Amino acid sequence: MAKEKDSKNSESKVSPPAGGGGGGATVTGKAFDWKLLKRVMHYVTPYNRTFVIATILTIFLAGVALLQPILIQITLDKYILGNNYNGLVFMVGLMLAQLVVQTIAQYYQTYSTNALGQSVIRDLRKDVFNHITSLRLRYFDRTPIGMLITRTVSDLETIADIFSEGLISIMGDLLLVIAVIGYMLWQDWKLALITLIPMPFLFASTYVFKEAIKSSFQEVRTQVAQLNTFLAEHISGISIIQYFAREEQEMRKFVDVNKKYRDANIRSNWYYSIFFPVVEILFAICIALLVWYGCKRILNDQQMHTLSASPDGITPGVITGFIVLLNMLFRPIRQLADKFNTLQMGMVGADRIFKVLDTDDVAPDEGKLAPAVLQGDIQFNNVWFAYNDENWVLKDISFHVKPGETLALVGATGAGKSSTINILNRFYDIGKGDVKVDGHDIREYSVDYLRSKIATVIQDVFLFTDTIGNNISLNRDDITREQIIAAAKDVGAHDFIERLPGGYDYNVMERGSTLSAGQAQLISFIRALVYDPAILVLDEATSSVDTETELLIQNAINKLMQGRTAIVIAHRLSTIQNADKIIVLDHGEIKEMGTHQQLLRIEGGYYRKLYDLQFNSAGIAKSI
Ligand SMILES: Nc1ncnc2c1ncn2[C@@H]1O[C@H](COP(=O)(O)OP(=O)(O)OP(=O)(O)O)[C@@H](O)[C@H]1O
Repeated sequence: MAKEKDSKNSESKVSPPAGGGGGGATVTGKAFDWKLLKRVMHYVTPYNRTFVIATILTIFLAGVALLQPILIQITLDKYILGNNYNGLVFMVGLMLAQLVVQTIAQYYQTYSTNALGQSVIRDLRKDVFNHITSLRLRYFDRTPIGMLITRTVSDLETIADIFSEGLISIMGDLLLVIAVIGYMLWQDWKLALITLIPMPFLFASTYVFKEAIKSSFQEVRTQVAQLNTFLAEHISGISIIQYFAREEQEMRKFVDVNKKYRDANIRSNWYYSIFFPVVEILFAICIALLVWYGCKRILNDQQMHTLSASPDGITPGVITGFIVLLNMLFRPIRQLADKFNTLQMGMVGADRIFKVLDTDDVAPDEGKLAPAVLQGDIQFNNVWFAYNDENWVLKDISFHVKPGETLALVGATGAGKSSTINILNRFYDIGKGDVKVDGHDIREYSVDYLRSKIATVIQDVFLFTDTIGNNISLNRDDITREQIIAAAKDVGAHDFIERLPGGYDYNVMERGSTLSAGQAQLISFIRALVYDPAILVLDEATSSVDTETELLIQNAINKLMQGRTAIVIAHRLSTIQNADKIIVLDHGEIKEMGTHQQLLRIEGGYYRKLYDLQFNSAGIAKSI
């Protein structure tokens, strides 16, 4: 019975870690990295009570389990062989009580270890998310999003397993193994030693199995990651596959990825299909040794004494008790390999999570300046900027935009236009020179303050899966629905929003896929307007929209710029013509600066060429 239950348990463990979500945890490294464990345990502190209860229950369970063979042995020797019916009924009652207590304790132990693991990873996940959102953009330039999602979901799950299936469980299993062996030796050390002759082989094969399954788990996780990545990419890019009728070719690739995943799983299960029979054989040998030696001793005893006259000798009850004890011994040992791997994977997961938490790529925010009013005077003085080392992307840039003025940045792709606006926001810090707002270096301002005064509207509008209202206010409580409606009316988007089912409560689907590009643009303008910034940074969209929307967008931009300092990466002729100053950037350098008319007059100049290249007579921007 115990064995049956055991093999079921093991079966559930056979299945290698599924899911994984890309870049699963590798199972290299030490199972016991005390420093790491100490750090994980720090997160247990708020749940010390649960941890203590789970530990006590685990020790208690090992003790209660040991009662079973003792009770069986007494029942057999004293009451069955002693022909005592009342005593037998009493013992059966005791055994039932033991089972009930064990079941209840098991329930609470499983519940508390799982609750503990989940609580720990909830707190860790909160810290990881909080930390990720404070990291600088340059961290995300180098880190794939899928990797960060894996960290916050599947790597964290492996940490929960440290508690539910690893640490406490291993402790319980080891305790049980020690208690069982100890009890067997205490009962009859000779019988115990002979019965346990195969144990070294069991430990050795468990070790070999643990090592083999470790690498196969790793392979399975790698293949899960490949499968997830393939699926995620192909589902997001489904339109490209269909536009170009690549379904069949992609299917062939999928068959290959799918096959690799299947093969990896079969390989890992293959180890189990070898290991389990080996354990069964060793178990059978133990039983055989027990029966052979035990019965031999009983027969010898019988020749010398009667059974009752040899109370210290081996009895049928001892042999039956030993069979139950052997079962109790083999069950945890069989699972130990899995549990060590679970623990090891949890440790690797923890290591990866702490590496993210230890990333100190956060924008330094020593500035305290936060004046009530910001005029919006912007000065770049001999600014040099590089994303990496000294590969200068901006070279010696100087300009001055007075409050309320509009600066248009133009230039070919890669000229450094976006980089210019990114350093104003302090998404990246400059290498040389200084950037001043209202006469103060931008580093003197608190980052939050600075960003709250600069509204940035980028080309690639990002909308969250939320209502239109929340997408505009970004859940800022102090922005009322009235303000949102007023801003929407200002930019001329109120009517179209009202026409949506639910109006401002219309739920935008993933990344705004249910809205047109023009509508999404208008929403991002309202977002900027309700934040009432002193400075507007705008990367004009190059995507073409219908004439009516174009007009709406143009009016919205004019409205946004009113009374504000604006830096615009300009693609629209109207924006450029009305700008107070135009800067032509080329390979990170200012080539020309002036008004539209001034720059047009430079014969053979960059602006003149760009103008001729980019704009047709209708004055609508063409993408570069
Ligand atoms: N995050 C980044 N990490 C490293 N290099 C970058 C990064 N972003 C841009 N660059 C490089 O900096 C240079 C300037 O890029 P930037 O995006 O500022 O140009 P741009 O004028 O805005 O171009 P576009 O009109 O295509 O948006 C380019 O050579 C680009 O490859």
